[in-house]
Amino acid sequence: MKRQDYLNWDSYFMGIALLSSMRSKDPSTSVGACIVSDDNKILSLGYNGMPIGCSDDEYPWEREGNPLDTKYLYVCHAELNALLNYSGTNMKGAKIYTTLFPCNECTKALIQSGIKEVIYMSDKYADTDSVIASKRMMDSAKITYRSYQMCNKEFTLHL
Ligand SMILES: O=c1ccn([C@H]2C[C@H](O)[C@@H](COP(=O)(O)O)O2)c(=O)[nH]1
Ligand SMILES: [Zn+2]
Repeated sequence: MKRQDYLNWDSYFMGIALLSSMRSKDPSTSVGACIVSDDNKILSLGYNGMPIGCSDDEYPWEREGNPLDTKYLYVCHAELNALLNYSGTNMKGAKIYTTLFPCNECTKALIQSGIKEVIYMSDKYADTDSVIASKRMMDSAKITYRSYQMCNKEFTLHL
């Protein structure tokens, strides 16, 4: 008889998004993203990090201060990295598993790339204008979003 406690698809892909987030150098919020085709093939992965050529050690990771001395003007978001890391030609109908609800900028890129579903783990910035705008755009673009429902396997996430 086959094993009964195998990972379901959602836990498998969110687990890979979580593992990807562990590559991030961001000391406060590590984000990972996994883009999956409608037939459950992994298309691409990403995490939040500095752009290629911009050293993790030289660019700032601060959250506050002069904007030029904070991470926000430089860091490339996990979802955008996952889109940019894709080497294929067709993302239409794909879904994205992400450990953090996408910001408005990532959402624009997801819409334009043909992503149709967002499965997220944390929505800790739900009250921000950015995430409110993301949901408005997803609703208009008919992208569905749903919260990942944890299975009984153990995941450790520092959000
Ligand atoms: O859609 C998103 C939104 C944010 N991120 C990244 C960008 C930053 O590295 C962190 C957020 O840092 P805070 O200290 O929590 O403000 O998350 C992302 O990858 N995708
Ligand atoms: Zn973003």
